[in-house]
Amino acid sequence: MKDILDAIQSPESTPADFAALPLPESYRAITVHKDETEMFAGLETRDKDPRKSIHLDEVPVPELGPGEALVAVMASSVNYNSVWTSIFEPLSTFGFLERYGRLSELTKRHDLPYHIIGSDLAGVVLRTGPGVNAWNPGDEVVAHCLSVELESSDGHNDTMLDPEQRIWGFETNFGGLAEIALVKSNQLMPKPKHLSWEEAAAPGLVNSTAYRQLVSRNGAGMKQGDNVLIWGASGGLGSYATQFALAGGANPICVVSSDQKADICRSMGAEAIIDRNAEGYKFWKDEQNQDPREWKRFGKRIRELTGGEDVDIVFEHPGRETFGASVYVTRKGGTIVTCASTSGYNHEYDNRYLWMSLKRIIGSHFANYREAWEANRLIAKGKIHPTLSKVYSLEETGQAAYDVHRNLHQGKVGVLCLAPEEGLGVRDEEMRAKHIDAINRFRNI
Ligand SMILES: C/C=C/C(=O)SCCNC(=O)CCNC(=O)[C@H](O)C(C)(C)COP(=O)(O)OP(=O)(O)OC[C@H]1O[C@@H](n2cnc3c(N)ncnc32)[C@H](O)[C@@H]1OP(=O)(O)O
Ligand SMILES: NC(=O)C1=CN([C@@H]2O[C@H](COP(=O)(O)OP(=O)(O)OC[C@H]3O[C@@H](n4cnc5c(N)ncnc54)[C@H](OP(=O)(O)O)[C@@H]3O)[C@@H](O)[C@H]2O)C=CC1
Repeated sequence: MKDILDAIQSPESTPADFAALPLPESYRAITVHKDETEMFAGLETRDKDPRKSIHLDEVPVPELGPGEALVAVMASSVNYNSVWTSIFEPLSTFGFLERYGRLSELTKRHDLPYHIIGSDLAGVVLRTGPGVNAWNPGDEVVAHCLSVELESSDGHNDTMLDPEQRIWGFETNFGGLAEIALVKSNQLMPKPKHLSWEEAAAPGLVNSTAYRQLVSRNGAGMKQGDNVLIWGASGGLGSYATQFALAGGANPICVVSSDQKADICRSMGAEAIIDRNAEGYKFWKDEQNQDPREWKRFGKRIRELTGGEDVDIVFEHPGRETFGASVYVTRKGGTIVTCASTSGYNHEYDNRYLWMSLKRIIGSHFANYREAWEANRLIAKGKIHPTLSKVYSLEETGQAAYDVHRNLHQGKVGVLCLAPEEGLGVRDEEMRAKHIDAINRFRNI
């Protein structure tokens, strides 16, 4: 592994040098264990502690198949899907690996008693499998997390519709929270040159998801002037949704839960901000019943902030706790676009407000290669910036996932894998200097 790191850090290394590097037999990886899937049985979701289920193991390097690449991972980031894996909710991800393993001889590799998690990476290609022409050893890359087989016609308009569509490092093995990762070569994208490894690894999953959900025609298709209600506006998804809204000439109405988070949204350029904690919204009277008066109070607050207008788009992901309010406050003909249900997946809303006001609910999930590419291109051009706050070592990944699970973090949390320290990997200092304040906006808060 030392030779690999030396090659990555030497400006003299050539593609041939990388191709000639021997692969190690094993590497360090963040895992959860199949024989521990019941360890949190009977506990409340919030009491399930990722620090107990997440391990750092030495694992063998997987065999490289056609269309695939092995990547030396310099840095990764924590996504909420790794939190779900680590608390074995809503399902154990070993079920996904078993199902994938049944597909073919090659996919059997994924069905193991350990799951290497992580759905983001920035690093360097070490080896490519047969049939890979677009990428070579030595290429500095980021990887998006869409894994597709594309053997069915269903996925050929929009790869997210492939029946064998999976999220790498969640529904497949050999993820990014590790020193080496196995990806399909059509997950690879150029690493933005003005960013360090950990900055480049931070946006991937959430930036691509927010792009499809809010901007793409496959999502809400946001346009100039739209009022966009963004839940968790300084969180993983929300910090990119807020930037897309501002960069696209829309008006974000940012919902957050503290003064500090409100300040972060202001520093991104948002003006309309609702502190859900300070304003004390209680959309649920009890476990079963919502309080429409609270929906109305929330809607009035939005109208105060917009000069009397309702929202064209709601960027939804909290789910059960907020969905009734989200449907209510959307304007006639508006769109609620949802990609998650953090607080519960059985949503309830008053359907009269949907059909009588001709609103639409759109389901959105990650992004196809093109959407992920467009989202990454905006990062590479300095139009959208990483929202990296804190960076942990690989050993500390359990703590990093705990922070995200307990909503103690801001924006994105990074993890150094092979990178020995923060700040390495920048190839375009001039461009970096232009955007340095925006790049550092979320750091150490
Ligand atoms: C990028 C980051 C993203 C995120 O962070 S997202 C957040 C994290 N993700 C999640 O929380 C999602 C976790 N996944 C799940 O909870 C489950 O994954 C799903 C609920 C999405 C699906 O569950 P399943 O058990 O895989 O699907 P089924 O459809 O309930 O059961 C499969 C069996 O049901 C059959 N079936 C499907 N549709 C129908 C139908 N319309 N009528 C009759 N049968 C149906 C299938 O064929 C199959 O059958 P057979 O088991 O025999 O293969
Ligand atoms: N389908 C897909 O492709 C994707 C789905 N996801 C899913 O989206 C969800 C959010 O992910 P991500 O943004 O990375 O997570 P983060 O935890 O980084 O951000 C979510 C933010 O939502 C807000 N929030 C959390 N719970 C509630 C609640 N009950 N009511 C209102 N606001 C709440 C919090 O902000 P505050 O406290 O400031 O209000 C929090 O910071 C997860 O469930 C994740 O699995 C994520 C990426 C892709």
